[in-house]
Amino acid sequence: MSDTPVQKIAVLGAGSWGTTFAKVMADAVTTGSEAVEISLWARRPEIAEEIATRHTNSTYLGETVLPEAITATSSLTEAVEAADVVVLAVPAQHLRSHLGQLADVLAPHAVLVSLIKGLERGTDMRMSEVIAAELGLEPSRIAVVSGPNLAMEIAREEPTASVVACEGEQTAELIAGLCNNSYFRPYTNTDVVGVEIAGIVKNVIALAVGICDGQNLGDNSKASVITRGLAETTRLATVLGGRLETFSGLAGLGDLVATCASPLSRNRSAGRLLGEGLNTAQVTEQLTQTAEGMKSGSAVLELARRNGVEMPISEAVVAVLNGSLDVDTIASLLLARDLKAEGK
Ligand SMILES: NC(=O)C1=CN([C@@H]2O[C@H](COP(=O)(O)OP(=O)(O)OC[C@H]3O[C@@H](n4cnc5c(N)ncnc54)[C@H](O)[C@@H]3O)[C@@H](O)[C@H]2O)C=CC1
Ligand SMILES: O=C(CO)COP(=O)(O)O
Repeated sequence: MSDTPVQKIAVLGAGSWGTTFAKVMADAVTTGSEAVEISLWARRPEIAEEIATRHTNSTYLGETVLPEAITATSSLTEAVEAADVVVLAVPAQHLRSHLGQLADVLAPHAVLVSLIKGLERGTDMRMSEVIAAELGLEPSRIAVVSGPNLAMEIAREEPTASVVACEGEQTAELIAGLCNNSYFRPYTNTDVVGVEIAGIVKNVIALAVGICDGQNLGDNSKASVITRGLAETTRLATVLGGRLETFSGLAGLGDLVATCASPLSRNRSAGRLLGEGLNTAQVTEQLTQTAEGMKSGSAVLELARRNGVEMPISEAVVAVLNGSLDVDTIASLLLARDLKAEGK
């Protein structure tokens, strides 16, 4: 990272979170003395056009008016050229192919920030690992942002907190400074593994809670799934090097509670449809936005198996997703394990 102030930020992905986070940063940086351009890349030219001309992205954010500091383009090269910070908000399974297009245009000092809560299928890699592998960047130039951050609420400027994690503390502080505004409060953390695993697995647990909804199970069942879900997430993360305390924080418990409780969650909504008896193809057809747990679930299980970690709730969800488990039997299976002490 260079010492000169940030002048341009690129955000790749103009879906609900990419657009909202662009607004969060615009509302953070326009209060400072230096003008910062936020260049938002939309895959669909008509969305770039609407953002550029009307300052709205009605497909994802209704009538929310976006700040003037946000420009939009459907050219990835144009968005990334000369950017000091590149924020990634595309679906996890498509990140690698987008990164391939960045290599030639990325500024030599640029910092990459992942907002993505998914694991790559086939490699079981976290997004920070995919970025490092594709672009050859050292960890101090890769940050992740994760927390209880339902995009629609933040677009309405309802206050929330979040975590910016990077192995390099200075980078985490830089990115936190770029998104710190009156309704978005970032905390810094150096536990990238823990923060990423928390965000990835909570989507699978939210699918499980949605399945409970679809099966008309009540709050005791859902609280039990959330609590044991947090336990299995923590087991996986700590085996991979993540820190225990991350899981009582915003990226851990905070995000799990927000997602599992909210009707805005795409993962919980997808889970509800599965619980009502739709199969994966039928649910996918109904979704208009990304529900990362639907794709990341099997990768989470593979990662867990390779590392000798038991994840019974994720296992049940993946069995429903791949059609090997009848959803009507899930109630008995979600929490079914040998009797043991709670802390294990
Ligand atoms: N929406 C939310 O409340 C939050 C989302 N996230 C995470 O942010 C990431 C992005 O999610 P959202 O913006 O919500 O998703 P979304 O479905 O609203 O938007 C995804 C965006 O990626 C674009 N995209 C680019 N290449 C694509 C391709 N090859 N295939 C499909 N879409 C492609 C889409 O056009 C779309 O603009 C996900 O990993 C999600 O888990 C994290 C926190 C909050
Ligand atoms: O990550 C989120 C909230 O923090 C959004 O969850 P969904 O992707 O399930 O909508």
